[in-house]
Parts: sequence; C-alpha cells; structure tokens
Amino acid sequence: MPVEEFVAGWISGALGLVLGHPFDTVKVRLQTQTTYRGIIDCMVKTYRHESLLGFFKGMSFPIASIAMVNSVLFGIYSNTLLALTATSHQERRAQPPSYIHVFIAGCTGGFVQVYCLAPFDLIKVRLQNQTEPRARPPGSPPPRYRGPVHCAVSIFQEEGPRGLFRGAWALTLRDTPTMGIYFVTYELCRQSTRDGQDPSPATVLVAGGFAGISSWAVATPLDVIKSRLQMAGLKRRAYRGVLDCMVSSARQEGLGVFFRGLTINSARAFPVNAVTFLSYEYLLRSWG
Ligand SMILES: C[N+](C)(C)CCCC[C@H](N)C(=O)O
Repeated sequence: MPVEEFVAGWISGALGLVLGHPFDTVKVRLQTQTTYRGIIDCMVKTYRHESLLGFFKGMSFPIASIAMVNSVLFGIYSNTLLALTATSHQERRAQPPSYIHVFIAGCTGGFVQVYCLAPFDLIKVRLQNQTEPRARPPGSPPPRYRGPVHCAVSIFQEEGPRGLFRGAWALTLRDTPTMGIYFVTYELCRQSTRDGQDPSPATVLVAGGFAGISSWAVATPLDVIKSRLQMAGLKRRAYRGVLDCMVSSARQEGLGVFFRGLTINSARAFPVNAVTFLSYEYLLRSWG
C-alpha cells in the first residue's frame, strides 16, 4: 500500500487546519450557543472577552490529530482508487479515473476517517465552547476542562468510553457522502488541465477551495446536529438520537437552524482546502 499519500495528507491537513481554526471556533460557537447575534458579534465578543487567543482555543490537539485524520482520509481515498482503477497516483494523471470511482473512493475515505475523527472532534468542540478568558478575574470559577487531555479523561470518567464517541453517528452521516462530493468537485474543477499534464497551482487552489465549499454546503445541516449532540452530554440536555435532535432543534428554532455557521464555514473552507490540496499535490509530485 503506497504510504506517500498518508504522509502528504498528514502535512497538508496540518497546514490547512491552522489557517482555518479561528473561523472554526466562531462557527462552533454560533452553532451551539444562542448568545451571539451573528458572525461579527461573535468575533467582537470573543476578542474582547478572551483576546486573539480565544480564537485558537482547542487547536493544539487537532493539529496533531486532524493531521492524522487527513492522512487516513487521503491514504484510504487514494488506495481505494488504486484498488478500483488499478492506477497509481502518478498514472492517474494520464488516465483520470471516472467520477463514480472518485465518489466511491471519497465516501470510503470519509467513512473510515470518522472513527479517528470522532473523539478528537468532540474534544475540540467542547474546548471551543468554553468562553472563559484565559486570565480569569480572581474568584471566578475555573473552566470545566483544563485542556485536551483533561477533557478526554473527564469525558471518559463522566460519560464512559462510549461518551468519547458522542455524535459519531451524525458524523458518519455527515462525512460519508460529503467526502465523495469533496473529491468529485476537486476532480471536476481540475478538468481544465489537459490529460497527462500537472494542474497549475492556481487550478489546484481553486479546485481545492470549491471542493471545500461545496462539500460543506451539503454537510452543514448534519454538522449542526453533530455539534449539538456532542455538547448535549455536557448540558445533560439529552436527545434521543440524530432524528430527535433534528426535530427538536427545528421546532424550537425554525429550519434556519440547519444552516447555522454556513457563511463562516464557507469563508473558512475555501482557504483551508485550497492549501490542503496544494500541499498534497506538491508533496506527492516532489516525491515522484
Ligand atoms: C466533507 N466535509 C464537508 C465534512 C469536510 C470536507 C473538508 C475537510 C477539511 N479538512 C476541512 O476541515 O474543511
């Protein structure tokens, strides 16, 4: 099994992540808290209350972990394509795979990465939702979790080992089809490149950016549900499952709830995925 794809996915995932994290924090807060009037209000309040550091809460952990998740995603994607089309990454430049194969390989990569992503994503979401400033005024209560490891241990103790996979089913439903869309959009946008040639950096950036935006547009409703289920364990507001969370969120807040965070997430998705695909393509190319 070729391993370059795993390593290239790892590095490119880390680069994309740092770039997108501040947007991601605003998105998660808008999706799960009702105190903000919109993107700007959330940014201003976060900055005033917690300084610039507030936007980078919960990042250290994903940097190692999401990089690993990306390595699984790109590694499984590429190796599934190899199994389906019997062409390696290099050969696929001359013989592009069919979109149906790209879709199946994307869904497979999406499905497998969920089981690495779920606990890390849960911890990220819980830490991002802690709005206490780092320098606390004396006498104010400390945040519930002191950091990622403390958060993981506390969830394990309070909610059991299965607690670490809270929201995993919603994540599976979110990522399996939308990772198919992600890679198909990427391949579609690369169409402007002639067979056998390498796409230009601009093409890769634009194709990666659109892959991010289109897949997130479809993924957002389940992303909202996933984040709410992940937070539910903490607030003890129990939902009976994905469907129950959908119905009760829509009843209480209207259908608009399913699009919370879409704007900020699109602004984040373009640069993050542009950089991810650019570094992925170039790393693979430089290794032959
Ligand atoms: C498939 N889905 C839309 C869920 C994600 C696609 C993009 C994944 C990327 N690591 C990012 O964070 O933007």
